Amino acid sequence: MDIYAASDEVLPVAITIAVPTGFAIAIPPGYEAQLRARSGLALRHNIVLPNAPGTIDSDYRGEVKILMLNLGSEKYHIRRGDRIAQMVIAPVIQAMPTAVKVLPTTDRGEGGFGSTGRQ
Ligand SMILES: O=c1ccn([C@H]2C[C@H](O)[C@@H](COP(=O)(O)OP(=O)(O)OP(=O)(O)O)O2)c(=O)[nH]1
Repeated sequence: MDIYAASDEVLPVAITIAVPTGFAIAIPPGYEAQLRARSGLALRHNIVLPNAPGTIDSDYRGEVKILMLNLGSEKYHIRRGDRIAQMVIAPVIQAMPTAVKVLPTTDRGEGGFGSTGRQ
């Protein structure tokens, strides 16, 4: 769902600003809200959410704020009512890791960071 700015804000270059949204939310236990950037802001204005996806915990009762970072070369003006992010409600799996001495083997093994698909 779309998230809107609750006030006018200026995003200086290369500084993260917490932009107010004017709302709080009570998310049921076992779920969280994830805040994501808008592709249009990223593509046209180099505005990103540095912590994306921002997490709204189910026990959080404060105002939801959108952390926004201007990676462009000029300050960017947000107007009250602008769509600045999008929010998704997602289930949270409570995992309980078990310590082992050896992991099960796989074809990949310890390869990562671009190790697959090479000619
Ligand atoms: O983009 C964000 C990220 C977080 N929050 C709020 C809701 C969230 O539940 C709370 C804490 O966020 P997070 O767990 O990511 O922060 P932390 O740095 O781990 O701090 P804390 O110790 O408060 O959990 O701050 C926002 O409003 N916007």
